[in-house]
Order: sequence, then C-alpha cells, then structure tokens
Amino acid sequence: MSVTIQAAKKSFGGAPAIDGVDAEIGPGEFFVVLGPSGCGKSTLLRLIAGLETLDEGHIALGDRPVSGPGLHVAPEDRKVGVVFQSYALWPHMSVLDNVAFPAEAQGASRRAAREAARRQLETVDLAAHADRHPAALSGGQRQRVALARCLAGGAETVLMDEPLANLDPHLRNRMEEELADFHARSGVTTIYITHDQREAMALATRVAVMGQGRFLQVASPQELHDRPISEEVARFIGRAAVLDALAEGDSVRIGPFTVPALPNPGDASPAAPGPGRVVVRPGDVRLGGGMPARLSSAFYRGGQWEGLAEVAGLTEPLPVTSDRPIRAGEALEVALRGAWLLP
Ligand SMILES: Nc1ncnc2c1ncn2[C@@H]1O[C@H](COP(=O)(O)OP(=O)(O)OP(=O)(O)O)[C@@H](O)[C@H]1O
Repeated sequence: MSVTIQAAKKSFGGAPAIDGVDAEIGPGEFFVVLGPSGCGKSTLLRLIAGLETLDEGHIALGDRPVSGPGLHVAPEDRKVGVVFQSYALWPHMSVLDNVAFPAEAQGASRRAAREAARRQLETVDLAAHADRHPAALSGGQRQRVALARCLAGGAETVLMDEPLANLDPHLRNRMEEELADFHARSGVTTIYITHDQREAMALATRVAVMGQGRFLQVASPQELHDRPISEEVARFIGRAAVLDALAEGDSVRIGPFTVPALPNPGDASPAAPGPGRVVVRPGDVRLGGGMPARLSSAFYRGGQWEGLAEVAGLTEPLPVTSDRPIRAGEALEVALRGAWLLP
C-alpha cells in the first residue's frame, strides 16, 4: 500500500511540529524517517496512523484519502499497524491471544482469529512460543509478537516508532536483521522512525532526514552519505568535514589540495566556478603520500582506528580511518581522492 503525504502541516499551541511535509512512499518500501529529538518524527507517524488530525494538507493510503480538509478516517479503519518502543502486549494473555486480539476485536470468530494468528506467528518464527505469556519472552521476541499482531490485524502499512530504542546493542543488531527479514517476507510498506543513523542506513530503502518539522533530503542511504544536499544533512549522516573550497570546472581547490569534484549523476554539467563548500568523508582521505598533517584525536573502533587530521590551510580537520594503530599527536601525510561539492 502506498502512502502519499502532501503539504502536511500540524501545530501545537501555535508552534509548528510538522511544517510542510511531502512524500510519496511506494508499496513495499522500507522508508525511514531520521532526525534529532523533537524534529516532529512521532507527530508525522501519528498523523499517518490517524492518531492526530492534520491542520493542512492531505494524506492518502493507496488511492484512498484518509486525512485532509474536513476528512479524518478513524485509526481503526486505516489498516495501519503501529509498533511502539513499549510493545503494548497484554500481560495476562498468551502470545497467541495477543496476536489474535485485533482480528477478534474486529468481529472475526475466535477460531478464525487464532488460525490467522498462528500463521503470523510463523512469519516471525515464534510459533513454538504461542502458549507462553509475554513475560516469558525476551525483548526481541516481544517485539516480534507486536509485529505479528500488526499483520494479523490486517495491516497493509506498518508504522514503527523507535521500536529498538530500549534494547541492548547486541539484541538491537539481531533485531535489525530480523526486521529486514520480516519486511522481506511480509512485503508490507514500512515507515520506521529513528534518531539512530546507523540503524536508518542499515534498514532503509530510502531515508528522509528530518529537521524542524521538514524533510531536508529524501534519498537512498548511499546517496545521502555520498551526495548530501546540505551541510546539515552532511553532518547528520556519518563522519564528515565540511570545508571552504574553490570550484574550478571539474576540479575543486581545498586549501593546499586540488582534487576532482565527485560526479553528480543527476547533473552532468560542471559546477559554476567560484567559492563553495565541500564535504569530505573518511573514504575520500588516504593516509600517506600527500600533505603534512597532525592527528588531533584518534580512537580505536573495533578493527580500525578513527581520527581527525589537521592540515594547514583547511577550515576544519579531515576525518580519517586507519587499519593500523594511530595516536593523537602523531605527524603523518594525507592525500585527498575527491570531494563532494555541495549544491
Ligand atoms: N500533544 C502535543 N502537545 C503539544 N506539543 C506537542 C505534542 N506532541 C508533540 N509536540 C511538540 O511537537 C514537536 C515535535 O514532537 P515529536 O514528538 O513529533 O518529535 P520527535 O522527533 O518524535 O522527538 P523524539 O525523537 O524525542 O520522540 C516537539 O516540539 C513537541 O514538544
């Protein structure tokens, strides 16, 4: 089921929480909304679920308008499932009854609801735990019960609000894999909210970077990383230096370096010559054989080292990655392979 959002606005007490959001989310997409605390992510999700009313704009699920001027379809009539951080399972019911509950509440017979629930428990690989109570499951397993319940309720779109936020890092990694697997198996359109960019990059078909109630950029994880549209997005995604530069046709001068400007597949014409700003990622920096530099910091990050290299003439240090140990204060040489000129 596709989700279309047009010029959506929502304020609370005069303060805009959603300030003109447009999105066309395709059927079966895993669409991640990424942004800092308070930028409006949960409000957007609640608007799609029908838990809040829109002030302006339109929302449609498939070709059916559900929110707009004078229109508000009730949450239970939207075929949208919501999974929150707290799993909201009934503690006194078995896993099977929890999953069967939405269908029963919608008037299905107990037998039919339980049959559907068993099938959904198989989808999330929990059929063997159908008779347990939620208290006897791990956090990750409870999360999967909540997912199964969404599907059993006939959800064609699943909305997830930081579902992994209170899991330990080890379980988080496993759950990411399981969510990806769940998505592949169920094929439901998924809109997933997080402030964790690593999680967003791992799961998304596309990511919307959100700030102050707006989408700053909507793109694939790789495009966001390689070709951010603005300094704000560049700094929010991965490690980056954003530096003053001078565009000169196909190349760009950055302090003492002259390097190729990374190509923009959307626009083959060279950038207009003149001053600009470039984004340099660790992958653009080679250690050894170039300009003299000094490491202002260095940290071990499991398998490799990350540091910041100061080079005379640059407006900020370059992010570097090294396979061999590096330490703060060390003198070395760095070369630049290329840089992304901000539009
Ligand atoms: N019911 C409400 N009444 C008043 N203000 C609200 C309400 N819900 C949200 N807000 C405000 O709207 C803005 C966006 O909140 P929202 O919860 O959507 O952000 P978020 O990006 O989900 O944040 P977080 O990551 O911390 O959950 C915030 O300034 C918040 O205080």
